[in-house]
Amino acid sequence: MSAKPLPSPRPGILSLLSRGPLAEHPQAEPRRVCVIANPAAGSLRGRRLARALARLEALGCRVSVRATTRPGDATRLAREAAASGQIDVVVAAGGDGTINEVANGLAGSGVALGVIPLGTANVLAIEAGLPRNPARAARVIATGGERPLYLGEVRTSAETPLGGPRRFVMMAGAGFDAHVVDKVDLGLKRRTGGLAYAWGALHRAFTYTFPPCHVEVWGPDGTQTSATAATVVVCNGRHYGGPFVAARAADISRPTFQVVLLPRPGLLNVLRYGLWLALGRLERLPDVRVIEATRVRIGIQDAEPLHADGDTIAHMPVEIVMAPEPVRLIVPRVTRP
Ligand SMILES: Nc1ncnc2c1ncn2[C@@H]1O[C@H](COP(=O)(O)OP(=O)(O)OP(=O)(O)O)[C@@H](O)[C@H]1O
Repeated sequence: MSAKPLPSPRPGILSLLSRGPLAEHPQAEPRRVCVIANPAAGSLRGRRLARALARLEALGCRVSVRATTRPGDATRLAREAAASGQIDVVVAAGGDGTINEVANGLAGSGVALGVIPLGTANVLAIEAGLPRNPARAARVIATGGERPLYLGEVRTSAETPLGGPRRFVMMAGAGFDAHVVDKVDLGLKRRTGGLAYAWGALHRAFTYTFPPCHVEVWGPDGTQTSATAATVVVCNGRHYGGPFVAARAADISRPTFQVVLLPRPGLLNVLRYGLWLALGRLERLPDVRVIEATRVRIGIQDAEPLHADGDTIAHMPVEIVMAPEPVRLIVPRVTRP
């Protein structure tokens, strides 16, 4: 998680969030839902959140709301909600960073995870086919089915800011990728969304030379592969940075990763990889390797960052494995003909 302060939340949202538990509706076995809202998330607006909360209540859910006050808060709030024994679904209202923190708080609890996508990129929402419209997202939370969401688990020699191993939902990245995330201008991200990353990538490609990542990858059958790369992305899901598909074979409901290795550094290669990613053809480039894995070890120079779901969460060296138990992700029900 980035230690950098984010721009202040917009006024008005906190007053909406601080009103505590909402009115309860007596219904047969209503879902008991705790919504954890990040007022600093990219597209969280009081109006949009209020629409989702009203729809949850209208659908008979018993809803309570908690607002985060700083990075890391969503993990604590999710852990408390799960431990209370009074909650069936904890909902992350925010972007992928908020989902990451909530999923970290829920891991191993058996309490389900819901999502109201109110972030900038909303990669998990795209991956799992969750509606971006807040009222429709609320309907999924109230009436949806579920699928397993396996989490990656990052092990380092140092304590992570949240204590214990830190888990990730969609991806973890090292090398060039992690530097871009680490140095992204959060004010620019608030104003321009994903363009802040594109700008950051160009800027970093011009101005910095990176030490290569030394990677060891263990496949599901125990096969070990060693490689060196400028960028390593450990994909738990298919999508990367929004709607772009980085690893077609990745599946959040399977306990394996697809490790994408981009070997070459430099501006021209950043442009080449970026273009092919945008075209959905990154894996077709002859120098790009994609390896299925259950365990990954990455070493660069000490203190090089690792990002997970868009926030810097640890520094090298790291080992990445699958967390033992999946989280129960609430998703739209599949209607069969
Ligand atoms: N009250 C708060 N004030 C400042 N930062 C917060 C607060 N609560 C959470 N955060 C941090 O805000 C960061 C960004 O949140 P999040 O990722 O949900 O939104 P986003 O960046 O707009 O969306 P996405 O990741 O989908 O692009 C997270 O790293 C989280 O730790």
